[in-house]
Amino acid sequence: MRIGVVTFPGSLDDVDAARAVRLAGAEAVALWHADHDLRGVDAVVLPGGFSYGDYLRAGAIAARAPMMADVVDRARRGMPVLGICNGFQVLCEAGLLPGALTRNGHLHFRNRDQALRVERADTAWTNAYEPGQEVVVPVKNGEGRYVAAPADLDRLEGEGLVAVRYAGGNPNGSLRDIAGVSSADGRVVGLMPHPEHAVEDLTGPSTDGLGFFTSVLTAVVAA
Ligand SMILES: NC(=O)CC[C@H](N)C(=O)O
Repeated sequence: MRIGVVTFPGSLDDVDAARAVRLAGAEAVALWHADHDLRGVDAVVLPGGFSYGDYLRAGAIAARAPMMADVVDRARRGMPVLGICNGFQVLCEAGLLPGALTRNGHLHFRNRDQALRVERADTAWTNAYEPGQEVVVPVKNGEGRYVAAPADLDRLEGEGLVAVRYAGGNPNGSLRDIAGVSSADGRVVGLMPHPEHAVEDLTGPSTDGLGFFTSVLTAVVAA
């Protein structure tokens, strides 16, 4: 299994994402934002960070990188894509996921270990969990407040597209405590928390995040 990790100018967590991919038992393949070559990967992770310095809006410029044209095309044909934090912002800006990430309601950058509840456990990136399972992974962002029109929020809830929800407190004012959403087919998932920072006892608050990366191994095999 080969999982690509895209690096944009300003990406911060691409190396940790690659490490999480390897710990999950897959090969991590470095992908460059300016290329069009997906190098035969089976899935893609868009990592956290500050792509293009968050200018215009976080993820807005990265969403228009040459590599994203290929990621969007393959995602629309079923390739699993996980967007983590800045990667989630890129996915929303690229139109692969609904809604938008806006400035945290309190206008501060928030960095803490965060309890989450896995709401949908049948996506390509969450099937290693049980529905309703609670995990703890770091959250760290300045534009993490998830928003969408009320009708869209109702649709997300009604169609089970809220993948992960904040539990035990909302770090940024996200509407309905939404921490992550899924595409209708469950193949594209974006979340603001950082599971790649919770894959080893030595370096994280837990190993709860590893399941996001092991999940995709079964999703691709099953496809
Ligand atoms: N940790 C991150 O990926 C941060 C994402 C984005 N730069 C923000 O501050 O919201």
